[in-house]
Amino acid sequence: MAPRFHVLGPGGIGSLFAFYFHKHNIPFTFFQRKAPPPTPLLLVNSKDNYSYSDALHDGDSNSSSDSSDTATTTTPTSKIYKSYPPTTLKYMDLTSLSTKSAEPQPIDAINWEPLYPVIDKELFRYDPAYNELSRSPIHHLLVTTKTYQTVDAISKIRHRLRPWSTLVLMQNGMGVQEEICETMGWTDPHERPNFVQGIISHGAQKLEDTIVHTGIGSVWIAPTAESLAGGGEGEEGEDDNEDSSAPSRMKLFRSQNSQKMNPKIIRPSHKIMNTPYPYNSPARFISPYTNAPFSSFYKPLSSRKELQALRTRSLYETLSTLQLLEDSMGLKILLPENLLALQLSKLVVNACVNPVATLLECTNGNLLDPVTEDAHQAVKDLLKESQHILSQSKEYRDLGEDLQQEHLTLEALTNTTVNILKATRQNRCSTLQDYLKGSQKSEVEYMNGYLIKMAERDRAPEMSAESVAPFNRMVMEKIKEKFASRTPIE
Ligand SMILES: CC(C)(CO)[C@@H](O)C(=O)[O-]
Repeated sequence: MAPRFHVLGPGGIGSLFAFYFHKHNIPFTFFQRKAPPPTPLLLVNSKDNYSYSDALHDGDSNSSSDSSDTATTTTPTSKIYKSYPPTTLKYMDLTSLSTKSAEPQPIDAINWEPLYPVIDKELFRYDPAYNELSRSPIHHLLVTTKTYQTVDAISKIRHRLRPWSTLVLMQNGMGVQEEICETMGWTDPHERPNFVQGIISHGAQKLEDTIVHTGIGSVWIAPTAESLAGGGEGEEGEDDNEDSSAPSRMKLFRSQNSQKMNPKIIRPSHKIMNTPYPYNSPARFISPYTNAPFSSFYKPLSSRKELQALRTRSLYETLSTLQLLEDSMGLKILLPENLLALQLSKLVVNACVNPVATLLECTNGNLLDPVTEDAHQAVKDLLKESQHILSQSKEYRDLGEDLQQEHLTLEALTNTTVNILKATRQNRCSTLQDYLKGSQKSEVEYMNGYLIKMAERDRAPEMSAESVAPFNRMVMEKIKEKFASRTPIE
């Protein structure tokens, strides 16, 4: 039986994963922001000592005939939910509109858990879900939220994460991991979860209760170098028969032909796989934004060796389970440096395409039209500046010449951008989609903003921070203005 994944971000991409998890019998749980919060139970009739069983009883007279209402209605005072918390729920129909199947594929028995606005023991004291589900550790977390929502969303489940949890970040742009670690106070590399980074080129949109697979693509994932190296330290004694100074999580990737793209994942030693996750360490309540290290709210493990074994087990389980999606989702596991090269290349494509297409409110294909000469020039200027920023960075130098030449020269980046624009000719880029949906925030700070931060960090000593990356800065500011003046669509 595959281990359970929790999915944070039930939009198009999160739901697409859910579709494939379901198909491959991988158990998963969705977090639902709009899950019925227990707050109404405290508000209804202003009764003192209002209890959960009162609520169930009241629910008999007020209950909705449509049980799916329980997942979507949040009006605090008007309804009482009879079946809260549901253990099974037909949450949505996921439809693959690819050539393979046009039949709706209903997923019932979806397991979901509420993502509460605030983790507050008092507020949720009548909520059984808080006590049972909402305190149990999460070992494998797939994060598909928008970049700018991530820290807030993670802070709501922070008390359920452990230093041996594995977080898979499947998002546009870069910089979220750093932001998470900083905000959560995970400063010690031994005291933070494993991170796996991912890039996805599938297109998926959630429309009402249907997921439309708008473009068949691929998924590339890799653990970060740090997670693979175990916080930069050897993991003594994980495997008695091996050189004790070697970071043995690296051995997960040891393959006979040392293939760099899609290397085989190797099962760790029996001893590691048999190390039980300490289920008996429920989280104590903590305020979501307290910068407390892990050890202040869960019982620290008796030894670092034990902790490292758990981290290795969790990373292996995450990677080997996601590898089940190899054929259906075109998922490939890469070594960290190979993924980093792809991430940097995608970062530049996003930084050049998304702001320009959004400012002009045009499809990706329009950026290739000869009529949009200004747009061509803007994309070219951004490409040139972004490539220069990369070429001055530590990340670029660490990659080695092969990967630099293959992915990150101006020529390679221009070709990649043009190919993507051709392949997604009809599409509106994700930033424009966010804008058209009425969002007042964009991911531009994780695209152009990330490049600007790199440029500031790696600038020549005689240059001022404000003077670097002028094109990226200009489009980022224009996008921020455009979004800020947006009236949200109800
Ligand atoms: C590559 C890309 C620009 C295609 O639309 C996509 O990453 C997006 O929309 O953000």
